[in-house]
Amino acid sequence: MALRDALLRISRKSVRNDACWRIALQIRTLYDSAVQEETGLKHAGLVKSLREMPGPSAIGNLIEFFYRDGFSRIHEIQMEHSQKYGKIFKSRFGPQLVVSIADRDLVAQVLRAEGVAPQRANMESWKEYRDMRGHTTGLISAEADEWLKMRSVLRQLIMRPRDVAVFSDDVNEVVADLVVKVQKLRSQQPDGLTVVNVNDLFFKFAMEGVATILYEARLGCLEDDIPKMSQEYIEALHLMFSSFKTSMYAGAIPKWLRPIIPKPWKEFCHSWDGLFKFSQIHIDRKLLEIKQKVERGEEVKGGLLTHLLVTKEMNLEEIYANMTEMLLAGVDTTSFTLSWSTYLLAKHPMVQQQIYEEVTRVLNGRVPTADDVPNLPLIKGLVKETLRLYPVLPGNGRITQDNLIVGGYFIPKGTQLALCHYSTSMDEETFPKAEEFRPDRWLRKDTLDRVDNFGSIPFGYGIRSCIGKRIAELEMYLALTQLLQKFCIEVSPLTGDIRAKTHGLLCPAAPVNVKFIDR
Ligand code: HEM
Repeated sequence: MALRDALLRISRKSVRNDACWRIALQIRTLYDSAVQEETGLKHAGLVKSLREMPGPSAIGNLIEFFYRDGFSRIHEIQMEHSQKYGKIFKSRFGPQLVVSIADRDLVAQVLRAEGVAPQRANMESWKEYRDMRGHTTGLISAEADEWLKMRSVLRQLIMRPRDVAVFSDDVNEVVADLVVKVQKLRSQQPDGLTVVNVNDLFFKFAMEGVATILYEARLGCLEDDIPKMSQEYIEALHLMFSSFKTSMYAGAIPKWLRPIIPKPWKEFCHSWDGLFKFSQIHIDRKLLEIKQKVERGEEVKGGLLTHLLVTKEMNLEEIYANMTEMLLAGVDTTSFTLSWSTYLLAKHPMVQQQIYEEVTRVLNGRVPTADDVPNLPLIKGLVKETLRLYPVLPGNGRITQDNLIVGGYFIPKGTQLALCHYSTSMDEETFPKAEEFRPDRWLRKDTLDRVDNFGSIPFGYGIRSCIGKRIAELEMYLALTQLLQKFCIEVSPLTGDIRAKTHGLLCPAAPVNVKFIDR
Protein backbone atom coordinates (compact mmCIF):
# COMPACT_ATOMS: atom_id res chain seq x y z
CA MET A 1 0.00 0.00 0.00
CA ALA A 2 2.96 2.30 0.62
CA LEU A 3 3.79 1.74 -3.07
CA ARG A 4 0.27 2.70 -4.05
CA ASP A 5 0.43 5.92 -2.03
CA ALA A 6 3.85 6.79 -3.42
CA LEU A 7 2.64 6.20 -6.97
CA LEU A 8 -0.45 8.32 -6.51
CA ARG A 9 1.73 11.16 -5.31
CA ILE A 10 3.99 11.07 -8.37
CA SER A 11 3.25 13.98 -10.66
CA ARG A 12 5.00 15.53 -13.66
CA LYS A 13 6.01 18.43 -11.44
CA SER A 14 7.62 16.22 -8.81
CA VAL A 15 9.72 14.30 -11.38
CA ARG A 16 11.80 16.78 -13.32
CA ASN A 17 14.07 14.28 -15.11
CA ASP A 18 12.39 12.92 -18.31
CA ALA A 19 13.85 9.42 -18.01
CA CYS A 20 12.71 9.13 -14.41
CA TRP A 21 9.27 10.42 -15.37
CA ARG A 22 8.96 7.72 -18.08
CA ILE A 23 9.98 5.03 -15.59
CA ALA A 24 7.52 6.40 -13.03
CA LEU A 25 4.75 6.32 -15.64
CA GLN A 26 5.58 2.74 -16.59
CA ILE A 27 5.50 1.64 -12.95
CA ARG A 28 2.20 3.38 -12.51
CA THR A 29 0.72 1.72 -15.58
CA LEU A 30 1.91 -1.65 -14.30
CA TYR A 31 0.39 -0.88 -10.94
CA ASP A 32 -2.91 0.20 -12.48
CA SER A 33 -3.15 -3.03 -14.39
CA ALA A 34 -2.39 -4.90 -11.17
CA VAL A 35 -5.30 -3.06 -9.53
CA GLN A 36 -7.55 -3.94 -12.46
CA GLU A 37 -6.42 -7.50 -12.05
CA GLU A 38 -7.27 -7.28 -8.35
CA THR A 39 -10.77 -6.08 -9.27
CA GLY A 40 -10.91 -8.96 -11.72
CA LEU A 41 -9.82 -11.24 -8.90
CA LYS A 42 -12.86 -10.16 -6.97
CA HIS A 43 -15.06 -11.29 -9.79
CA ALA A 44 -13.03 -14.47 -9.95
CA GLY A 45 -13.65 -14.91 -6.22
CA LEU A 46 -10.08 -14.15 -5.12
CA VAL A 47 -10.83 -10.90 -3.34
CA LYS A 48 -13.10 -11.82 -0.50
CA SER A 49 -16.54 -10.39 -0.02
CA LEU A 50 -18.01 -8.89 3.15
CA ARG A 51 -19.95 -12.09 3.63
CA GLU A 52 -16.67 -13.93 4.17
CA MET A 53 -15.34 -11.40 6.70
CA PRO A 54 -15.17 -12.79 10.24
CA GLY A 55 -16.79 -11.05 13.18
CA PRO A 56 -19.06 -11.50 16.18
CA SER A 57 -22.63 -12.58 15.56
CA ALA A 58 -25.42 -10.01 15.69
CA ILE A 59 -26.90 -11.70 18.75
CA GLY A 60 -23.47 -11.87 20.43
CA ASN A 61 -23.09 -8.14 19.90
CA LEU A 62 -26.52 -7.45 21.27
CA ILE A 63 -25.71 -9.35 24.46
CA GLU A 64 -22.27 -7.74 24.72
CA PHE A 65 -23.59 -4.20 24.44
CA PHE A 66 -27.01 -4.28 26.07
CA TYR A 67 -26.65 -7.05 28.63
CA ARG A 68 -22.94 -6.82 29.53
CA ASP A 69 -22.85 -3.02 29.32
CA GLY A 70 -20.49 -3.02 26.35
CA PHE A 71 -21.08 0.71 25.86
CA SER A 72 -18.75 1.36 28.78
CA ARG A 73 -16.10 -1.05 27.42
CA ILE A 74 -15.97 -0.16 23.75
CA HIS A 75 -12.16 0.09 23.83
CA GLU A 76 -11.79 -3.34 25.45
CA ILE A 77 -14.25 -4.93 23.05
CA GLN A 78 -12.24 -3.42 20.19
CA MET A 79 -9.10 -5.17 21.50
CA GLU A 80 -10.87 -8.46 22.21
CA HIS A 81 -12.51 -8.58 18.80
CA SER A 82 -9.35 -7.67 16.90
CA GLN A 83 -7.46 -10.42 18.75
CA LYS A 84 -10.21 -12.92 18.05
CA TYR A 85 -11.24 -12.04 14.50
CA GLY A 86 -8.18 -10.29 13.09
CA LYS A 87 -7.29 -6.75 12.06
CA ILE A 88 -10.40 -6.36 9.97
CA PHE A 89 -13.76 -7.70 11.08
CA LYS A 90 -17.44 -6.97 10.76
CA SER A 91 -20.12 -6.43 13.38
CA ARG A 92 -23.84 -5.94 13.13
CA PHE A 93 -25.76 -3.46 15.26
CA GLY A 94 -29.40 -4.04 14.37
CA PRO A 95 -29.70 -3.24 10.69
CA GLN A 96 -26.31 -1.45 10.65
CA LEU A 97 -23.26 -3.35 9.42
CA VAL A 98 -19.94 -1.93 10.60
CA VAL A 99 -16.52 -2.96 9.31
CA SER A 100 -13.86 -2.41 11.99
CA ILE A 101 -10.25 -1.81 11.02
CA ALA A 102 -7.66 -2.33 13.75
CA ASP A 103 -4.45 -2.19 11.75
CA ARG A 104 -2.21 0.85 11.42
CA ASP A 105 -1.46 0.37 7.71
CA LEU A 106 -5.05 -0.39 6.75
CA VAL A 107 -6.24 2.71 8.67
CA ALA A 108 -3.60 4.70 6.76
CA GLN A 109 -4.80 3.24 3.47
CA VAL A 110 -8.42 4.22 4.14
CA LEU A 111 -7.64 7.74 5.35
CA ARG A 112 -5.15 8.48 2.59
CA ALA A 113 -7.66 7.46 -0.05
CA GLU A 114 -10.31 9.91 1.22
CA GLY A 115 -11.99 12.33 -1.15
CA VAL A 116 -12.59 16.05 -0.67
CA ALA A 117 -15.47 15.73 1.77
CA PRO A 118 -15.24 12.54 3.82
CA GLN A 119 -18.33 11.45 5.70
CA ARG A 120 -17.86 10.46 9.34
CA ALA A 121 -21.05 8.71 10.39
CA ASN A 122 -24.76 8.82 10.22
CA MET A 123 -25.73 12.05 12.04
CA GLU A 124 -29.47 11.78 11.38
CA SER A 125 -30.55 12.55 14.97
CA TRP A 126 -28.37 15.68 15.06
CA LYS A 127 -29.77 16.80 11.73
CA GLU A 128 -33.33 16.06 12.76
CA TYR A 129 -32.97 18.22 15.88
CA ARG A 130 -31.50 21.08 13.83
CA ASP A 131 -34.25 20.88 11.20
CA MET A 132 -36.90 20.83 13.92
CA ARG A 133 -35.52 24.01 15.52
CA GLY A 134 -34.54 25.73 12.28
CA HIS A 135 -30.80 25.59 13.05
CA THR A 136 -28.16 24.74 10.49
CA THR A 137 -25.54 22.04 10.94
CA GLY A 138 -22.03 22.79 12.18
CA LEU A 139 -18.81 21.06 11.14
CA ILE A 140 -19.44 17.90 13.15
CA SER A 141 -22.88 17.24 11.73
CA ALA A 142 -22.60 18.75 8.24
CA GLU A 143 -21.75 16.82 5.10
CA ALA A 144 -20.68 17.38 1.50
CA ASP A 145 -20.65 20.94 0.09
CA GLU A 146 -22.18 22.46 3.21
CA TRP A 147 -19.36 20.97 5.32
CA LEU A 148 -16.69 21.83 2.77
CA LYS A 149 -17.71 25.49 2.70
CA MET A 150 -17.57 25.90 6.50
CA ARG A 151 -14.43 23.82 6.84
CA SER A 152 -12.59 25.97 4.27
CA VAL A 153 -13.41 29.06 6.31
CA LEU A 154 -12.43 27.63 9.70
CA ARG A 155 -9.30 25.82 8.58
CA GLN A 156 -7.79 29.14 7.46
CA LEU A 157 -8.25 30.46 10.98
CA ILE A 158 -7.33 27.78 13.53
CA MET A 159 -5.60 24.83 11.92
CA ARG A 160 -1.93 25.85 12.18
CA PRO A 161 0.03 26.29 15.42
CA ARG A 162 0.82 29.87 14.42
CA ASP A 163 -2.91 30.65 14.00
CA VAL A 164 -3.56 29.81 17.62
CA ALA A 165 -0.30 31.20 19.03
CA VAL A 166 -2.03 34.60 19.19
CA PHE A 167 -4.32 33.19 21.89
CA SER A 168 -1.37 32.35 24.14
CA ASP A 169 -1.86 35.29 26.54
CA ASP A 170 -5.61 34.70 26.82
CA VAL A 171 -5.08 31.03 27.61
CA ASN A 172 -2.37 31.92 30.13
CA GLU A 173 -4.84 34.12 31.99
CA VAL A 174 -7.10 31.09 32.32
CA VAL A 175 -4.14 28.95 33.41
CA ALA A 176 -3.34 31.51 36.14
CA ASP A 177 -6.92 31.10 37.41
CA LEU A 178 -6.53 27.33 37.26
CA VAL A 179 -3.46 27.51 39.52
CA VAL A 180 -5.34 29.70 42.02
CA LYS A 181 -8.25 27.25 41.94
CA VAL A 182 -5.91 24.31 42.62
CA GLN A 183 -4.58 26.16 45.67
CA LYS A 184 -8.10 26.91 46.88
CA LEU A 185 -9.47 23.41 46.36
CA ARG A 186 -6.57 21.63 48.06
CA SER A 187 -6.82 23.98 51.04
CA GLN A 188 -10.36 22.70 51.58
CA GLN A 189 -9.15 19.12 52.10
CA PRO A 190 -7.93 17.75 55.45
CA ASP A 191 -4.38 17.25 54.13
CA GLY A 192 -4.35 20.69 52.48
CA LEU A 193 -2.86 19.07 49.36
CA THR A 194 -5.39 16.95 47.52
CA VAL A 195 -7.66 18.05 44.73
CA VAL A 196 -10.55 15.63 44.67
CA ASN A 197 -11.88 14.55 41.28
CA VAL A 198 -9.49 16.63 39.26
CA ASN A 199 -11.61 16.21 36.15
CA ASP A 200 -14.23 18.51 37.60
CA LEU A 201 -11.57 21.22 37.77
CA PHE A 202 -10.18 20.49 34.29
CA PHE A 203 -13.70 20.50 32.84
CA LYS A 204 -14.12 24.08 34.05
CA PHE A 205 -10.66 25.01 32.86
CA ALA A 206 -11.27 23.53 29.40
CA MET A 207 -14.61 25.27 29.09
CA GLU A 208 -13.15 28.59 30.18
CA GLY A 209 -10.13 28.13 27.92
CA VAL A 210 -11.98 27.20 24.76
CA ALA A 211 -14.66 29.88 25.32
CA THR A 212 -11.96 32.52 25.72
CA ILE A 213 -10.83 31.64 22.22
CA LEU A 214 -14.20 30.97 20.60
CA TYR A 215 -16.33 33.72 22.18
CA GLU A 216 -13.55 36.14 23.13
CA ALA A 217 -15.18 36.20 26.55
CA ARG A 218 -14.59 34.93 30.06
CA LEU A 219 -17.36 32.74 31.46
CA GLY A 220 -16.34 32.68 35.11
CA CYS A 221 -16.21 28.86 35.33
CA LEU A 222 -13.20 28.97 37.65
CA GLU A 223 -14.76 31.50 40.00
CA ASP A 224 -16.21 30.45 43.34
CA ASP A 225 -19.68 31.53 42.25
CA ILE A 226 -20.11 30.47 38.67
CA PRO A 227 -22.45 32.85 36.80
CA LYS A 228 -25.93 31.34 36.35
CA MET A 229 -25.74 31.23 32.56
CA SER A 230 -22.39 29.37 32.58
CA GLN A 231 -23.71 27.00 35.24
CA GLU A 232 -26.73 26.22 33.07
CA TYR A 233 -24.46 25.53 30.14
CA ILE A 234 -22.34 23.18 32.26
CA GLU A 235 -25.51 21.33 33.20
CA ALA A 236 -26.61 21.07 29.57
CA LEU A 237 -23.20 19.70 28.64
CA HIS A 238 -23.29 17.20 31.50
CA LEU A 239 -26.74 16.12 30.43
CA MET A 240 -25.49 15.60 26.89
CA PHE A 241 -22.72 13.29 28.10
CA SER A 242 -24.27 11.76 31.20
CA SER A 243 -27.21 10.75 29.10
CA PHE A 244 -24.84 9.58 26.37
CA LYS A 245 -26.50 6.23 26.19
CA THR A 246 -29.89 7.85 26.06
CA SER A 247 -28.60 10.19 23.35
CA MET A 248 -27.40 7.15 21.44
CA TYR A 249 -30.76 5.54 21.88
CA ALA A 250 -32.30 8.84 20.76
CA GLY A 251 -30.66 8.23 17.41
CA ALA A 252 -31.22 4.50 17.42
CA ILE A 253 -34.87 4.44 18.51
CA PRO A 254 -37.13 4.70 15.48
CA LYS A 255 -39.39 7.76 15.38
CA TRP A 256 -42.57 5.72 15.71
CA LEU A 257 -41.36 4.39 19.09
CA ARG A 258 -40.83 7.86 20.55
CA PRO A 259 -44.36 8.24 21.94
CA ILE A 260 -43.81 4.97 23.86
CA ILE A 261 -40.19 5.71 24.94
CA PRO A 262 -40.08 9.52 24.95
CA LYS A 263 -37.27 10.22 27.45
CA PRO A 264 -34.13 9.79 25.31
CA TRP A 265 -35.31 12.08 22.51
CA LYS A 266 -36.65 14.65 24.98
CA GLU A 267 -33.36 14.79 26.90
CA PHE A 268 -31.40 14.94 23.70
CA CYS A 269 -33.41 17.96 22.48
CA HIS A 270 -33.34 19.59 25.89
CA SER A 271 -29.55 19.50 26.16
CA TRP A 272 -29.12 20.78 22.61
CA ASP A 273 -31.54 23.64 23.38
CA GLY A 274 -29.29 24.62 26.29
CA LEU A 275 -26.12 24.45 24.23
CA PHE A 276 -27.51 26.47 21.31
CA LYS A 277 -29.06 29.07 23.61
CA PHE A 278 -25.74 29.65 25.35
CA SER A 279 -23.85 30.13 22.09
CA GLN A 280 -26.50 32.44 20.69
CA ILE A 281 -26.38 34.71 23.74
CA HIS A 282 -22.60 35.09 23.49
CA ILE A 283 -22.57 35.57 19.74
CA ASP A 284 -25.43 38.10 19.80
CA ARG A 285 -23.64 40.01 22.53
CA LYS A 286 -20.47 40.22 20.42
CA LEU A 287 -22.50 41.23 17.37
CA LEU A 288 -24.11 44.08 19.28
CA GLU A 289 -20.69 45.19 20.55
CA ILE A 290 -19.38 45.29 16.98
CA LYS A 291 -22.42 47.22 15.71
CA GLN A 292 -22.01 49.80 18.46
CA LYS A 293 -18.35 50.22 17.63
CA VAL A 294 -19.13 50.69 13.95
CA GLU A 295 -21.80 53.28 14.81
CA ARG A 296 -19.30 55.16 16.91
CA GLY A 297 -16.82 55.02 14.02
CA GLU A 298 -14.35 52.96 16.07
CA GLU A 299 -12.03 50.37 14.62
CA VAL A 300 -13.30 46.80 15.08
CA LYS A 301 -10.56 44.50 16.27
CA GLY A 302 -10.88 41.06 17.78
CA GLY A 303 -10.31 37.33 17.51
CA LEU A 304 -12.04 34.41 15.87
CA LEU A 305 -15.67 35.36 16.49
CA THR A 306 -15.14 39.00 15.54
CA HIS A 307 -13.48 37.87 12.32
CA LEU A 308 -16.39 35.58 11.44
CA LEU A 309 -19.01 38.21 12.25
CA VAL A 310 -17.24 40.99 10.38
CA THR A 311 -16.19 39.10 7.26
CA LYS A 312 -19.54 37.27 6.95
CA GLU A 313 -17.69 34.33 5.40
CA MET A 314 -20.35 32.32 7.21
CA ASN A 315 -23.91 33.43 7.85
CA LEU A 316 -25.15 33.98 11.40
CA GLU A 317 -26.89 30.59 11.64
CA GLU A 318 -23.69 28.84 10.55
CA ILE A 319 -21.73 30.77 13.17
CA TYR A 320 -24.23 29.74 15.89
CA ALA A 321 -24.04 26.10 14.85
CA ASN A 322 -20.26 25.95 14.59
CA MET A 323 -19.60 27.74 17.85
CA THR A 324 -22.07 25.40 19.57
CA GLU A 325 -20.51 22.28 18.12
CA MET A 326 -16.93 23.44 18.71
CA LEU A 327 -17.60 24.27 22.34
CA LEU A 328 -19.25 20.88 22.78
CA ALA A 329 -16.31 19.12 21.11
CA GLY A 330 -13.67 21.07 22.98
CA VAL A 331 -14.52 20.64 26.64
CA ASP A 332 -14.65 16.98 27.70
CA THR A 333 -11.99 15.93 25.20
CA THR A 334 -9.47 18.38 26.64
CA SER A 335 -10.44 17.87 30.27
CA PHE A 336 -10.23 14.06 30.15
CA THR A 337 -6.82 14.29 28.52
CA LEU A 338 -5.61 16.67 31.23
CA SER A 339 -6.99 14.36 33.93
CA TRP A 340 -5.19 11.37 32.43
CA SER A 341 -1.96 13.37 32.07
CA THR A 342 -1.94 14.39 35.73
CA TYR A 343 -2.83 10.85 36.77
CA LEU A 344 0.06 9.44 34.71
CA LEU A 345 2.50 12.06 36.02
CA ALA A 346 1.47 11.28 39.59
CA LYS A 347 1.94 7.55 38.98
CA HIS A 348 5.37 8.01 37.36
CA PRO A 349 7.44 10.37 39.52
CA MET A 350 10.68 9.68 37.59
CA VAL A 351 9.06 10.64 34.30
CA GLN A 352 7.57 13.70 35.96
CA GLN A 353 11.01 14.72 37.21
CA GLN A 354 12.47 14.35 33.70
CA ILE A 355 9.77 16.60 32.23
CA TYR A 356 10.09 19.08 35.10
CA GLU A 357 13.82 19.36 34.45
CA GLU A 358 13.16 20.14 30.80
CA VAL A 359 10.63 22.80 31.75
CA THR A 360 13.00 24.39 34.28
CA ARG A 361 15.96 24.31 31.89
CA VAL A 362 14.03 25.89 29.01
CA LEU A 363 11.92 28.43 30.89
CA ASN A 364 13.96 29.21 33.97
CA GLY A 365 10.80 30.04 35.93
CA ARG A 366 9.23 32.21 33.24
CA VAL A 367 5.59 31.79 32.12
CA PRO A 368 5.56 29.71 28.90
CA THR A 369 4.05 30.96 25.65
CA ALA A 370 3.19 29.20 22.41
CA ASP A 371 6.64 30.15 21.10
CA ASP A 372 8.26 28.03 23.83
CA VAL A 373 6.40 24.87 22.88
CA PRO A 374 8.84 23.71 20.15
CA ASN A 375 11.57 23.78 22.83
CA LEU A 376 9.52 21.60 25.19
CA PRO A 377 9.50 18.24 23.34
CA LEU A 378 8.77 16.29 26.51
CA ILE A 379 5.66 18.35 27.23
CA LYS A 380 4.51 17.53 23.70
CA GLY A 381 5.52 13.91 24.26
CA LEU A 382 3.50 13.88 27.49
CA VAL A 383 0.32 14.90 25.65
CA LYS A 384 0.97 12.50 22.75
CA GLU A 385 1.69 9.62 25.08
CA THR A 386 -1.39 10.38 27.19
CA LEU A 387 -3.54 10.37 24.08
CA ARG A 388 -1.91 7.16 22.86
CA LEU A 389 -2.71 5.36 26.09
CA TYR A 390 -6.09 7.04 26.51
CA PRO A 391 -7.34 8.30 23.14
CA VAL A 392 -10.47 10.22 24.15
CA LEU A 393 -12.09 9.02 20.97
CA PRO A 394 -11.05 5.35 21.00
CA GLY A 395 -12.53 4.85 17.56
CA ASN A 396 -13.64 6.97 14.66
CA GLY A 397 -16.14 6.46 11.89
CA ARG A 398 -16.19 6.80 8.15
CA ILE A 399 -18.76 6.00 5.49
CA THR A 400 -16.93 4.84 2.40
CA GLN A 401 -17.53 7.03 -0.62
CA ASP A 402 -16.07 4.61 -3.16
CA ASN A 403 -15.70 0.87 -3.52
CA LEU A 404 -12.51 -0.13 -1.71
CA ILE A 405 -10.34 -3.20 -1.37
CA VAL A 406 -9.00 -3.24 2.17
CA GLY A 407 -7.08 -6.12 3.72
CA GLY A 408 -8.12 -8.39 0.85
CA TYR A 409 -11.85 -7.64 1.24
CA PHE A 410 -14.10 -5.83 -1.19
CA ILE A 411 -15.88 -3.06 0.71
CA PRO A 412 -18.70 -1.48 -1.26
CA LYS A 413 -19.34 2.26 -1.32
CA GLY A 414 -21.60 3.39 1.55
CA THR A 415 -20.19 0.96 4.14
CA GLN A 416 -19.81 2.21 7.71
CA LEU A 417 -16.20 1.81 8.86
CA ALA A 418 -14.94 1.97 12.45
CA LEU A 419 -11.26 2.89 12.67
CA CYS A 420 -10.03 1.30 15.88
CA HIS A 421 -7.55 3.85 17.20
CA TYR A 422 -7.37 2.34 20.67
CA SER A 423 -6.21 -1.03 19.30
CA THR A 424 -3.65 0.48 16.95
CA SER A 425 -2.28 2.62 19.81
CA MET A 426 -1.65 -0.51 21.84
CA ASP A 427 0.05 -2.44 19.04
CA GLU A 428 3.44 -3.73 20.23
CA GLU A 429 4.87 -3.64 16.72
CA THR A 430 4.40 0.11 16.45
CA PHE A 431 4.86 0.91 20.14
CA PRO A 432 7.19 -1.53 21.91
CA LYS A 433 6.17 -1.98 25.56
CA ALA A 434 2.89 -0.40 24.57
CA GLU A 435 1.43 -0.63 28.09
CA GLU A 436 4.19 1.61 29.46
CA PHE A 437 3.92 5.37 29.85
CA ARG A 438 6.95 6.73 28.01
CA PRO A 439 6.61 10.31 26.76
CA ASP A 440 10.20 10.12 25.51
CA ARG A 441 9.20 7.59 22.86
CA TRP A 442 7.96 10.61 20.90
CA LEU A 443 11.32 12.38 20.87
CA ARG A 444 12.66 12.54 17.37
CA LYS A 445 16.25 11.45 17.85
CA ASP A 446 16.60 10.39 14.24
CA THR A 447 14.20 9.31 11.56
CA LEU A 448 14.62 5.61 12.38
CA ASP A 449 13.41 6.21 15.91
CA ARG A 450 10.28 8.02 14.82
CA VAL A 451 7.04 6.34 15.69
CA ASP A 452 4.74 5.94 12.73
CA ASN A 453 1.92 8.40 13.29
CA PHE A 454 -0.88 6.23 11.97
CA GLY A 455 -0.53 4.00 15.02
CA SER A 456 -1.80 6.82 17.18
CA ILE A 457 -3.92 9.52 15.57
CA PRO A 458 -6.03 10.84 18.45
CA PHE A 459 -7.14 13.87 16.45
CA GLY A 460 -7.81 11.88 13.28
CA TYR A 461 -5.99 12.49 10.03
CA GLY A 462 -6.50 14.52 6.88
CA ILE A 463 -9.14 16.89 5.67
CA ARG A 464 -11.81 15.80 8.18
CA SER A 465 -9.53 15.61 11.21
CA CYS A 466 -10.14 17.59 14.41
CA ILE A 467 -10.37 21.30 13.62
CA GLY A 468 -9.69 22.18 17.27
CA LYS A 469 -6.44 20.20 17.55
CA ARG A 470 -4.20 23.25 17.81
CA ILE A 471 -6.48 24.96 20.31
CA ALA A 472 -6.61 21.85 22.50
CA GLU A 473 -2.86 21.38 22.28
CA LEU A 474 -2.14 24.98 23.21
CA GLU A 475 -4.42 24.79 26.25
CA MET A 476 -2.92 21.49 27.39
CA TYR A 477 0.74 22.47 26.82
CA LEU A 478 0.38 25.75 28.69
CA ALA A 479 -1.63 24.26 31.55
CA LEU A 480 0.61 21.22 32.09
CA THR A 481 3.80 23.27 31.88
CA GLN A 482 2.61 25.74 34.48
CA LEU A 483 1.22 23.05 36.78
CA LEU A 484 4.61 21.31 36.66
CA GLN A 485 6.43 24.58 37.32
CA LYS A 486 4.35 25.22 40.41
CA PHE A 487 3.56 21.77 41.83
CA CYS A 488 4.92 18.32 42.30
CA ILE A 489 1.98 16.07 41.44
CA GLU A 490 1.49 12.96 43.58
CA VAL A 491 -1.13 10.25 43.79
CA SER A 492 -3.49 10.64 46.71
CA PRO A 493 -4.03 7.57 48.90
CA LEU A 494 -7.69 8.04 47.93
CA THR A 495 -6.81 6.94 44.40
CA GLY A 496 -5.85 3.44 43.36
CA ASP A 497 -5.25 2.17 39.84
CA ILE A 498 -7.84 3.74 37.62
CA ARG A 499 -9.28 1.91 34.65
CA ALA A 500 -10.65 3.60 31.60
CA LYS A 501 -14.28 3.31 30.60
CA THR A 502 -16.13 4.59 27.59
CA HIS A 503 -18.90 7.02 28.21
CA GLY A 504 -19.08 8.36 24.71
CA LEU A 505 -15.47 9.33 25.25
CA LEU A 506 -12.73 7.33 26.97
CA CYS A 507 -12.67 8.63 30.52
CA PRO A 508 -11.44 7.61 33.97
CA ALA A 509 -13.78 5.02 35.52
CA ALA A 510 -13.24 6.53 38.99
CA PRO A 511 -12.45 10.03 40.26
CA VAL A 512 -8.79 11.00 39.87
CA ASN A 513 -7.64 12.52 43.17
CA VAL A 514 -4.14 13.99 43.13
CA LYS A 515 -1.94 15.95 45.50
CA PHE A 516 -0.50 19.22 44.30
CA ILE A 517 2.55 19.92 46.46
CA ASP A 518 4.28 23.28 46.14
CA ARG A 519 7.70 23.09 44.50
C1 HEM B 1 -7.80 16.50 23.43
C2 HEM B 1 -8.63 17.19 22.72
C3 HEM B 1 -9.33 16.71 21.47
C4 HEM B 1 -9.29 15.51 20.84
C5 HEM B 1 -8.50 14.27 21.23
C6 HEM B 1 -10.15 15.60 19.68
C7 HEM B 1 -10.36 14.57 18.78
C8 HEM B 1 -11.16 14.67 17.66
C9 HEM B 1 -11.37 13.61 16.71
C10 HEM B 1 -10.75 12.22 16.77
C11 HEM B 1 -12.21 14.08 15.77
C12 HEM B 1 -12.72 13.30 14.56
C13 HEM B 1 -11.72 13.45 13.42
C14 HEM B 1 -11.99 12.61 12.21
O1 HEM B 1 -13.13 12.25 11.97
O2 HEM B 1 -11.02 12.30 11.49
C15 HEM B 1 -12.56 15.43 16.10
C16 HEM B 1 -13.38 16.23 15.35
C17 HEM B 1 -13.70 17.52 15.69
N1 HEM B 1 -13.20 18.24 16.75
FE1 HEM B 1 -11.87 17.60 18.14
N2 HEM B 1 -10.69 16.86 19.63
C18 HEM B 1 -10.21 17.58 20.69
C19 HEM B 1 -10.47 18.90 20.98
C20 HEM B 1 -11.24 19.74 20.22
C21 HEM B 1 -11.43 21.15 20.45
C22 HEM B 1 -10.74 21.96 21.55
C23 HEM B 1 -12.31 21.60 19.51
C24 HEM B 1 -12.86 23.00 19.28
C25 HEM B 1 -12.27 24.09 19.58
C26 HEM B 1 -12.66 20.47 18.67
C27 HEM B 1 -13.53 20.53 17.60
C28 HEM B 1 -13.77 19.49 16.74
C29 HEM B 1 -14.69 19.59 15.60
C30 HEM B 1 -15.54 20.79 15.23
C31 HEM B 1 -14.62 18.36 14.94
C32 HEM B 1 -15.35 17.99 13.65
C33 HEM B 1 -14.46 18.37 12.48
C34 HEM B 1 -15.07 18.12 11.10
O3 HEM B 1 -15.90 17.23 10.97
O4 HEM B 1 -14.69 18.83 10.18
N3 HEM B 1 -11.99 19.37 19.12
N4 HEM B 1 -11.90 15.78 17.27
